[in-house]
Amino acid sequence: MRYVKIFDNIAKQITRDGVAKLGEGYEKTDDVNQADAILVRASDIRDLDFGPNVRCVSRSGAGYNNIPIERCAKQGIVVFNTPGGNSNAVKELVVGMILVNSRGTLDGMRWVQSNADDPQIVKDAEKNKKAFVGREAIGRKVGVVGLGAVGSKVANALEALGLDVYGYDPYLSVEHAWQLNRNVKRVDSMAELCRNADYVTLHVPSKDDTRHMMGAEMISLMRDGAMLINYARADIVDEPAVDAALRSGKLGRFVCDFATPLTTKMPNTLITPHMGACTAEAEANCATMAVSQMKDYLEQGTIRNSVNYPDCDMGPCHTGGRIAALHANVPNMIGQISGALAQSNANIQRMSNEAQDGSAYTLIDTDQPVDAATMEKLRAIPGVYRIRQIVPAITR
Ligand SMILES: NC(=O)c1ccc[n+]([C@@H]2O[C@H](COP(=O)([O-])OP(=O)(O)OC[C@H]3O[C@@H](n4cnc5c(N)ncnc54)[C@H](O)[C@@H]3O)[C@@H](O)[C@H]2O)c1
Ligand SMILES: O=C(O)[C@H](O)COP(=O)(O)O
Repeated sequence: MRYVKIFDNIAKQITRDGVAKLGEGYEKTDDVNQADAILVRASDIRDLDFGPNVRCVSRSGAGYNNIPIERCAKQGIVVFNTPGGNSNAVKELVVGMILVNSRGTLDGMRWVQSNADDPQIVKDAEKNKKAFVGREAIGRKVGVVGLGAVGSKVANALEALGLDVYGYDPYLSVEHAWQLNRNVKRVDSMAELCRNADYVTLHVPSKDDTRHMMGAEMISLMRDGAMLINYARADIVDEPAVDAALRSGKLGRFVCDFATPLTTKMPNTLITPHMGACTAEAEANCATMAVSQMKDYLEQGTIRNSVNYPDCDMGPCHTGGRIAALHANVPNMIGQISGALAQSNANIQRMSNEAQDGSAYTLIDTDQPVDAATMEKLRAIPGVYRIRQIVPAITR
């Protein structure tokens, strides 16, 4: 039996409509020390003591700034996320927000609500509508920051609506480049993207080089009365700078998914409570991906969509043994691992080694199970964070 500690309402997804059920051989546990794996959504587990057994953490969602990925890497815990699983949900909300907020829609709706008891409402509505004149988005310049799963979809959708779309992403992946409409103009700097933009929408992860990337300097380049949209993470914007720009009229509207002590006090601001990914479809997609990645890792050693280890997939094991080693990305690890195996009873049949930044992963199929003494030798190699024998099937 394998045990899974589930944080957040991802639990609902796992039981609802049979979506992403954990399946046979798995049980939920409340005890992290008993858990082989953790499933998490928004809970902040940066300070969690992972205990001795946790082998992986699977985040149902895109952002992973609630998980200590570097500490996990060094403890031999693989962290997964579910890229793309909720990107359509965010795209639909962002595009909707841009269109709705370009018009006097919300003020108009508020007017109707506050005049609900007016017996002359039909006549007065016609008289008052001139106060809610908006603008059309077609032909206007929009800058999309980050052209990943969400940003590329937002850029394409806005292009299809007739906006003049610019994208900035110095680390654009080949996969997302293929998905981008060729009319989306790529620029090399944030300044170029922001200059004379009517809209800027943010779709980057929270990390050192993106934190506060949208501040006074970039806002000053945008067109007067422009709209800023943040459905990425709260700290991508410099909040005091956005507040000041809204108060001076430089920014006409701020739309964001993050209620903070300051955003809730900003004028001309529309805030949703971090609900970009809150659709039944996105929640099911992410839960399904999170569970299947977790199970493939526990059962076969396959790593797919990890954020702290490289991808590695040898499929199911067809030989007598499989071992998996998570280790530092330093010279001579393969030499030491294969050297220890050479002195053992087992013969290597197939092997894959992948490295990414400071972490590396070696998956080895052997003709027969590796004996316990050799496993201990492998475990003792400096730089090996964790090693396990997957085949024959481990009980935990
Ligand atoms: N509001 C929500 O509910 C919601 C939902 C999904 C994602 N998000 C947030 O949006 C972010 C993006 O999601 P995604 O699924 O598109 O992720 P993604 O990883 O597919 O895309 C992120 C993109 O940002 C780019 N990038 C990284 N650093 C950059 C920089 N300094 N400048 C410009 N581009 C940079 C990357 O190259 C990548 O293409 C997530 O990290 C998450 O924080 C929020
Ligand atoms: O990073 C994400 O995927 C989004 O911010 C959604 O987060 P959530 O799963 O906590 O709603």
